[in-house]
Amino acid sequence: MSPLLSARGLELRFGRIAALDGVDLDIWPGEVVAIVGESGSGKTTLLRVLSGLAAPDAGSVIFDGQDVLGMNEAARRHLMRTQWGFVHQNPRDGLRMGVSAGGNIGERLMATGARHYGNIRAAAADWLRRVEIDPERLDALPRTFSGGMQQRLQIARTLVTHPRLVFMDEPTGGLDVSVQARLLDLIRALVAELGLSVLLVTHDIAAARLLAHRILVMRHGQVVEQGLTDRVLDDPQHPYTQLLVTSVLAA
Ligand SMILES: Nc1ncnc2c1ncn2[C@@H]1O[C@H](COP(=O)(O)OP(=O)(O)OP(=O)(O)O)[C@@H](O)[C@H]1O
Repeated sequence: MSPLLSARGLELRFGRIAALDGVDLDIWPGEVVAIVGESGSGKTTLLRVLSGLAAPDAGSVIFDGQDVLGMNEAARRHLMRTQWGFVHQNPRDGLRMGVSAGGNIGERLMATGARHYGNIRAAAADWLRRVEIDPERLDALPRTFSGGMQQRLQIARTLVTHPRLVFMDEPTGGLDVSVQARLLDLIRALVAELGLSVLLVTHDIAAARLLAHRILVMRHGQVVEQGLTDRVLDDPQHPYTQLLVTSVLAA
């Protein structure tokens, strides 16, 4: 078996700041990898580079044998539609707010070739149910939904096409703690059920513990520690990881 996504030697500078400073990363099929680290450590930049949204100064990104950085925009968009999913922190960035809930889900199915209206509508209703939204709300606009519901709708829209790799950028950020817990449980169940590979960016250590098989700890654009989730969180080796873990425990 080879990694689904493999990055080597990623570097990206913004003036004097090294947002990525020699990052290597592999994600294996069915693996959930969390990238944790304080604000400004380079997490979002790494996600953007891995998904081809930003070009690094150096390094390579290979997805399933394809060179992501050498791809043209059309090929990258095709990957984004068919093999990848993106869950944004703000559901507004991942949903079309002027389109019904069912339309948001159905649209993505249509982008992968589905044409039969009845089947698309039935699949959309089924996915609303799977993300614990009443299918009666199929024709409602997302802006009539709570923040937690919008995020669950974004997840349904993303997962309906069964992507092989899902990028998640702080998927529970900005939500109430009780809403976060419910959403994390839902993400965990769906990821396991569908056998997804996930790259999760978060500064929520509890979310990383619940969802991730493996954790990478970033600081100043470098991966300072990585390993299986329980090992990294229960027996952190790097002083920075120790600080991260103890500051969470003390909070
Ligand atoms: N477009 C940009 N122009 C200039 N500097 C940038 C740009 N994008 C990121 N940076 C800088 O690169 C560094 C890494 O930023 P990045 O957003 O990747 O961190 P992060 O770990 O995701 O932080 P947060 O958790 O706050 O989102 C920071 O110092 C940031 O200021």
